[in-house]
Amino acid sequence: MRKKIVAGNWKMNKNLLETKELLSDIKNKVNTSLGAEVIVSPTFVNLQNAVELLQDSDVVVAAQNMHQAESGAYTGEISAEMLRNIKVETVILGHSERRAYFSETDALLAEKVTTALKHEMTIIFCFGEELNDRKNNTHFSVVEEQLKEGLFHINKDDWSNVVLAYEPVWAIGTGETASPEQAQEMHAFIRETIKKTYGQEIADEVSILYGGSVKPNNAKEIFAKPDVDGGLIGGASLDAESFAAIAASI
Ligand SMILES: O=C[C@H](O)COP(=O)(O)O
Repeated sequence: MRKKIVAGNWKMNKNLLETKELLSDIKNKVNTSLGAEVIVSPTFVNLQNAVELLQDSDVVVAAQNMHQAESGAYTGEISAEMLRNIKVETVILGHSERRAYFSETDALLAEKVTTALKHEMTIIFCFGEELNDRKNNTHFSVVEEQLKEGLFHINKDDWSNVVLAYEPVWAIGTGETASPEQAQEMHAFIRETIKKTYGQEIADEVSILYGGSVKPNNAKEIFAKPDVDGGLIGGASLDAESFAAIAASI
């Protein structure tokens, strides 16, 4: 079901004490009754603490990644079953930092998507073009390929467990945001691409988040666009007041 979502991707930030402090601040400051689902995504080692600290709140806890295999000799990795076991039922897949620094390909992401769905997890599937793609005017085809290769093997029914996050790489952590018009243009294209393969209803029902330097001073304008259903927030999600202000902009 299409819904408004504000998700914080904490990346490799916040130790245990800082995680507890930030979660407590978020519980106090972020209003979860304003119409947006609120998601936080601390590091793996702090997920269980986050689940426990947030058990009496509506804030959802997500993992930032998972391995595609069920279990086995994959030193340093975390499985879907392990996440489910600690009551983490949402996972971010395909973030551009995973693609760039950990060589995650569309084919690998397709496997992760399959495994996550098998474990009935909700996926926040990230994708987006690089600056050169936009300069060369290939951003639409790049985004289309990422979507099709990583995600379009799923069934119609699976879409109820998928949230999309369009994150132009050139806007991540740079302070440079896609204009609301650029975000809307791409989100509409994404919906149209989904419609061509899966039909109007699924295209209309999927939530599409925008990510890339969303801050309290620009969130409202971006979220006001009809095909933007919220945001995946990096830097600004590490401060409860900023995150609360962004959540209130929905
Ligand atoms: O996952 C979040 C995105 O990478 C956006 O990060 P940012 O808000 O720091 O630009």
